[in-house]
Amino acid sequence: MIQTFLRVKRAPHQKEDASPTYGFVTILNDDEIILESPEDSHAFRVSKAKTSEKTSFSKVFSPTCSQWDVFVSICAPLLSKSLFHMHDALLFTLGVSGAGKTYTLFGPQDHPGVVYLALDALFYNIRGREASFPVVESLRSKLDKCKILEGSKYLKNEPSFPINVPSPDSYASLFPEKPDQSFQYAIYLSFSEIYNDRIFDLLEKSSFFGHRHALSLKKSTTSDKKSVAGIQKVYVADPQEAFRLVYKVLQLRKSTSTKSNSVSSRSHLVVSIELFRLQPAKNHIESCQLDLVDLAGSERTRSAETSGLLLREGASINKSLLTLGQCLEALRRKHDGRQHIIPFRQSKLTELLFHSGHLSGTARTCMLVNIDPLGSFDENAQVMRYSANAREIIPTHSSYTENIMSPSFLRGATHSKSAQSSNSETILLQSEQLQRENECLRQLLADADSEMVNLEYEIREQMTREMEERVSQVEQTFLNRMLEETAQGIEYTDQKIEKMGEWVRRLQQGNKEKDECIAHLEHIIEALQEENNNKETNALQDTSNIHYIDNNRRSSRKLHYEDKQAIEEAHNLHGKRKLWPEPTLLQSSETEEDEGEGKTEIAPKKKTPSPLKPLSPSKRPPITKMYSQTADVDINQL
Ligand SMILES: Nc1ncnc2c1ncn2[C@@H]1O[C@H](COP(=O)(O)OP(=O)(O)OP(=O)(O)O)[C@@H](O)[C@H]1O
Repeated sequence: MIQTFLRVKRAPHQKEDASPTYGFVTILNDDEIILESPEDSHAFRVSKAKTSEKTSFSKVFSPTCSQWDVFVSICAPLLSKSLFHMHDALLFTLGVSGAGKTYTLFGPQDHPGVVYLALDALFYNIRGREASFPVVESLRSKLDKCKILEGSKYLKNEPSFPINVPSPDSYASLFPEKPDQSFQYAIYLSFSEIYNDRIFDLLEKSSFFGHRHALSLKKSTTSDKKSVAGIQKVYVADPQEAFRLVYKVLQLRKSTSTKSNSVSSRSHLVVSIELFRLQPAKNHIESCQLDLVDLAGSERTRSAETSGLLLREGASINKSLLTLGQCLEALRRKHDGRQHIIPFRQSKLTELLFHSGHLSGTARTCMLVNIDPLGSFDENAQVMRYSANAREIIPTHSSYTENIMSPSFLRGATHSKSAQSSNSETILLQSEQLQRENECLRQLLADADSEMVNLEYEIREQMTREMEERVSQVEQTFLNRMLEETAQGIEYTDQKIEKMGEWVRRLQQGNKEKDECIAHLEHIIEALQEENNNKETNALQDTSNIHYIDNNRRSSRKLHYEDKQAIEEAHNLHGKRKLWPEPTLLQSSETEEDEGEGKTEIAPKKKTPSPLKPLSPSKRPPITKMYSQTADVDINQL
């Protein structure tokens, strides 16, 4: 039978009172407890009354029990009976998240847990018979080819890890039997982590991006068992080395903070302590293995308040624990004489436990159930039901138990009994058995019903929460995008305004220059007109010199024709803006300088003073050039 133990978690600041009731748990005696459903539990709501379930165990540890008490009752017998007789053994912890599984197996330095105590006890027992690393490796390497590390080298830079271990006297009374002194002994440790249904080596360094290789199970060369292929093993020479290694590995394990537990394990951890027994002179070596498994706690999404990656981890943990429960149930039914397929391949955890020969019956197996009396009743009660399944499993590690539990044996027993007893007695026995079976089935049905309701409720809640999260995410994304677009629009408009301002400034500057130029030209034209008028008046008076007037008119016409051309050119360049009237051609003109053609002798005329002296056409700068200096603003750009 798989031995099942129960440890009731000690509440913080709990007083050592005599009351046997802790939360919803009442400890009846050393091996029995009663769970009473509180009013806020789902079980109470379903049955509309207080329900109580009585469960029995191999031993119940009350909250006042110490780590040493747990070690003495569970692990010490495994060590003395199994390890020193070279039998494999398994101890696994089961319970809801935060119930105290990791505390029991590892514990703090001042209250070390089962793993540290087991290592200390092993070293105590093999003291003086330890095989050195090269000696044990020369023989061990023939058994398997896995990667081996030497503890002293691997832990070179690790600090010491002092823990509060018991005195040697405590071990002396606990292990009166000594291991065979004709052998030398060596201890190797390996650590596998089952995370999201994949097996990893905790000693493997992850890559720069945190990537690790998932390992597979491979059949051992020396036995039918399967082991984790490629897992690294560390030779530890003394207890301190072993403690430092375990402590280092615990830091590498995946854990996080949830509502249920501030340091919640997100993976199942298997600590494998391999003990080698060797006789170098005879070239003989053999080994056995103690696996201490800290299962991650089952958790309800609602109480753990997990989401995203944590939710996925939690689902994977729950799935593997559910498969474990189904395997235990199938094993129990198998031993009842009813054939059942054991679904151990459905999760890596059960595959590892079954293939390593533990649950399939070749190893001694202990299960420690941790319960939190102040936690959720429904969750803890569910774990209790699992453990009840395990209690009824009798591993087939000897031919005797195998025969006892085989259906043929049961049938034979019934026949021989019926031969001796009366028919009515047989019928009575059979009906009693049927009634028990019926009761059991009813219970299972009720459990399944309640679990289904719970699951539906959880799934609905989870879906609602995820939907709300999605909607708020979409809202946030939309809002962010809107804000971004508004900011971009404002920036674009600012740039546009700035550019337009620049254009306006440049345009104003250009207009000013043009106006000045036009004023200058108007001035010249005015001066010329006036001069010509004067000349014409004078010439008309002097009728004797008509020829002279004709010549002057011609030269004046030429001059005005050039000016008009320049002004038209300016007009064409800068649109149809007309700031002055078209210059009219002068009827007659008289130049001051003798540039006109057909120049003749003229009598000196009375000059009209001119405010501005116009330049001769050859000396005047071309007007287009003057305009082009101011006309660098393209009005069409606006
Ligand atoms: N017997 C005990 N005495 C004192 N403290 C305890 C005891 N059991 C548990 N605790 C405390 O309860 C807290 C949760 O315990 P622990 O981490 O061992 O839970 P767990 O079952 O391993 O949870 P998970 O499955 O989430 O990893 C820890 O702070 C631990 O110190």
